[in-house]
Amino acid sequence: ELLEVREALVQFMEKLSPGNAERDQNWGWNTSSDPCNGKWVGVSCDDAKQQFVKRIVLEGFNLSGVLEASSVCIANSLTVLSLKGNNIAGIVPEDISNCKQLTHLYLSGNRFSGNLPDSLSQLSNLKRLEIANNNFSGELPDVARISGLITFYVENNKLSGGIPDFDFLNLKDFNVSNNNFSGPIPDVKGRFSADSFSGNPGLCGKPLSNACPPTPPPEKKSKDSTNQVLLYSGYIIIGLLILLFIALRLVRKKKPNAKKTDTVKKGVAQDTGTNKPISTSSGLKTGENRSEYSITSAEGGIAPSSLVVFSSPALKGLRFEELLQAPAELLGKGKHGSLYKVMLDNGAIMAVKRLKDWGISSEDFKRRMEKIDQVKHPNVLPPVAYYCSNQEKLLVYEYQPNGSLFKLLHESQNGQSFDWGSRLGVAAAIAQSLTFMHDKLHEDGIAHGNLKSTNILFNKNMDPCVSEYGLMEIENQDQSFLAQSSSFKSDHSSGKMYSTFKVDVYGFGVILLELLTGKLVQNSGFDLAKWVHSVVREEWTVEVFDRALILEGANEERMVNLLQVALKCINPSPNERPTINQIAVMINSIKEEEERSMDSES
Ligand SMILES: Nc1ncnc2c1ncn2[C@@H]1O[C@H](COP(=O)(O)OP(=O)(O)OP(=O)(O)O)[C@@H](O)[C@H]1O
Repeated sequence: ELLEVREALVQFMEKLSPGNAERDQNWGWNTSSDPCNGKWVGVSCDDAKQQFVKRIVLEGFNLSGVLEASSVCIANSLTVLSLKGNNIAGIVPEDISNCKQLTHLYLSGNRFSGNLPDSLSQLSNLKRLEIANNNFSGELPDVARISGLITFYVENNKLSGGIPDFDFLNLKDFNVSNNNFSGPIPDVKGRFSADSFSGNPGLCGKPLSNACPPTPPPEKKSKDSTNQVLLYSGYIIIGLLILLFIALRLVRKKKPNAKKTDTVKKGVAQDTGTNKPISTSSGLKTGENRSEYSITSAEGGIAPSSLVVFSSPALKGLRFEELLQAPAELLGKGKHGSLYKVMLDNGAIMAVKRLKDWGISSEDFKRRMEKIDQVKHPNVLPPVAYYCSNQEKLLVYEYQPNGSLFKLLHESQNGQSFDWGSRLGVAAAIAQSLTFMHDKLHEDGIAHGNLKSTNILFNKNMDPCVSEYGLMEIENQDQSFLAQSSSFKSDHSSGKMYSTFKVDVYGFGVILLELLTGKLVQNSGFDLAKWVHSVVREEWTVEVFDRALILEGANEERMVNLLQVALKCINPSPNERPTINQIAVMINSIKEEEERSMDSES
């Protein structure tokens, strides 16, 4: 390190532990030696060149001075500062924000007091903040804006004010108990229990047992009259809404009839129907729609024409118009279109994807669908029907009631357990099914194209199924991770096809990261792949894993092995990524090892 840094660190230590003779003799902190020579107690440096101070860990050293942030932050590569279990008093100075690279700040178990500095929220790389068991008071700075935060331990202080609306889905450890916090607790998404909040008399709402008062208490003097004003204005608003609703219905009823007859003609004229037409437009009811919430009414005018039904007993004899008019519920509006849950007359429930902006010709689309229909794997959800005209492309799948992998990982209530063995099983099953699909559809160049955890659905046996296979040609999808690769663009014929499959490999790698970390992929500027890279580079590898997996005692070596596979998949250069086949082999061997160790244990 530079002399300037050495001097600053020595100064920091002098303030932390003033006039300590033992320190001067034995701790090695002096300007005449380099902090990276291994002799400075508690200091470690970058692994590559041993040039820059990365970590200062002085836990339980009975340090009784103060924290001089302005000097320690001169070591501007510092990522870890741990001063746990000492006797340090005074405040945490605003200058702490100069430690820009800080990922871990551990100050628990000292005598710190005063307000937390506002500048704390500028430590945007912070992952773990532990300042429990001190005398901190005042309100929290805007720490909720630190998007990569995993740990927030501030229990046993005198902090007050409200609890900020953290990104609770990404936090793994959270404790604000035994402070003076007050007001309603934000939605913790079922991630944390009452223990994390207890001992704050002013807090209310879930997960604590005391509910918050229903409305903010009105001013005392005019309590009754304000209540009445509120009540009457409520009646007036409801009345107005009802009137508006009736007016809208009247207007709507008139429109569809005129529009329908118009589109029927167009549809018949345009659709030459090389495939088996299920019905012609003659069956169309020109009367009222059966449901106000059909696909048609949800998004307006689709030209009725032929619907191609693959082998599905549930859909036998279904006409396109019936599909359009059945009660439908909008499940999601993705980048590539909208998805509806549709309840048919015969009781079957379908998921209908209405594709958006896909510049593929009708012939190509049909050919593609026929090809996909010919390849069947138990872990790939087959389309059961499709509709295609020049204006519209619809795909019909059976509705899967058990939710997606995304839901299971990020939205499951009360920590529904998803253990390591099951995660490994899901990873292996998906890799296996993709290997099969890639192999069978390689010649046609049809990859999945949009692989992500919302497209992995659990069927009624809770087996994972890849859905929406082949719905996206690569050109049409988000190219952010393709852009990095020049080879993708330059090599146009076979190279393009090759890369198309490598895009699935990338998507699969991100799914592996989600399984391992339990974190969201993209979350207000937070990028999972980038984050994992940064943590792994810092050799804090264990920190990336989902805490539920660590608590469960999942085998660390095998988790690291799976992480290595994931990192291979998300290599920025498509050519460096393994094929899905190679990945399936790697995952299977991890899974077999896991099973062997389970067997020997039992
Ligand atoms: N066949 C199905 N059965 C049940 N749920 C489904 C089915 N297909 C998709 N879903 C769920 O419906 C929601 C919306 O799906 P949609 O495909 O519109 O979203 P997306 O995958 O995030 O977006 P996109 O595929 O357009 O990028 C997702 O949560 C998805 O998991």
